[in-house]
Amino acid sequence: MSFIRFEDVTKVYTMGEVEVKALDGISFDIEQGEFVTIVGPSGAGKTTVLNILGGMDTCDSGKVFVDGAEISAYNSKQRVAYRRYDIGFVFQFYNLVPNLTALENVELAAQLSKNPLDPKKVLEDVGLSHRMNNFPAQLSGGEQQRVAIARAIVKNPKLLLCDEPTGALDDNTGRQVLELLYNTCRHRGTTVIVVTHNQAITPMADRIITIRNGKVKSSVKNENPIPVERIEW
Ligand SMILES: Nc1ncnc2c1ncn2[C@@H]1O[C@H](COP(=O)(O)OP(=O)(O)OP(=O)(O)O)[C@@H](O)[C@H]1O
Repeated sequence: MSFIRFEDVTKVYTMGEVEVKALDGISFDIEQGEFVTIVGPSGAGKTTVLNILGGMDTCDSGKVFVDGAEISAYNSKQRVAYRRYDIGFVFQFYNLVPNLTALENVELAAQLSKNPLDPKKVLEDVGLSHRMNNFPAQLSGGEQQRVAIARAIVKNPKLLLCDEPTGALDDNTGRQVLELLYNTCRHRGTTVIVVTHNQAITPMADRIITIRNGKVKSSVKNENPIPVERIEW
């Protein structure tokens, strides 16, 4: 069995009388340690896939397996533990706690983890040793995103889930953030999944999953990923 498996997963959102089929029978496999991009147009279902994978949402039918466990069979208490201990999240708009310093933001995540890394060391690893005592508002967008990545990495998660992590950043800063995510994957062996509508990012991935209208259009293994510095968008 693959490290991650989606088996014919469906999800319908109901808003009043209107039903939106966000996922219409999604199946794919991801191997441990892969750097994966999930791409597709707006509304395709990318965030829904990520939310189900991260235990933030549940599916209506189908099965989801992560590291040998069927997470789609978890009750809400199990999902909370899974989310807390096994998953690191990185969002488009960082979601840092504004009245805590960079270091305190990372320490807070470490305190909630079972097997955390050293917060200072992780902030050094993301190139922020000189910014540890700054508050989020005193940091650039790229720096805030690096704090957010440090906060996700410090948990030592099985899976790093990133929703449009470069969406709010300029090209160069975006490239640095992608490089950091890529190095986390390669050096720590963490499975990293990046959701994006930006096709340009896909050549750096080991696997490219394309979603359209709630269905998997293709899932392709890329044998020759291109280094981040050669990516242009
Ligand atoms: N909480 C919700 N309630 C109702 N409909 C929702 C909800 N979340 C998502 N949807 C709908 O489900 C579909 C898939 O949404 P999703 O956010 O997964 O797409 P996406 O591919 O991530 O899009 P984007 O790139 O714009 O973020 C869309 O039609 C969206 O409007």
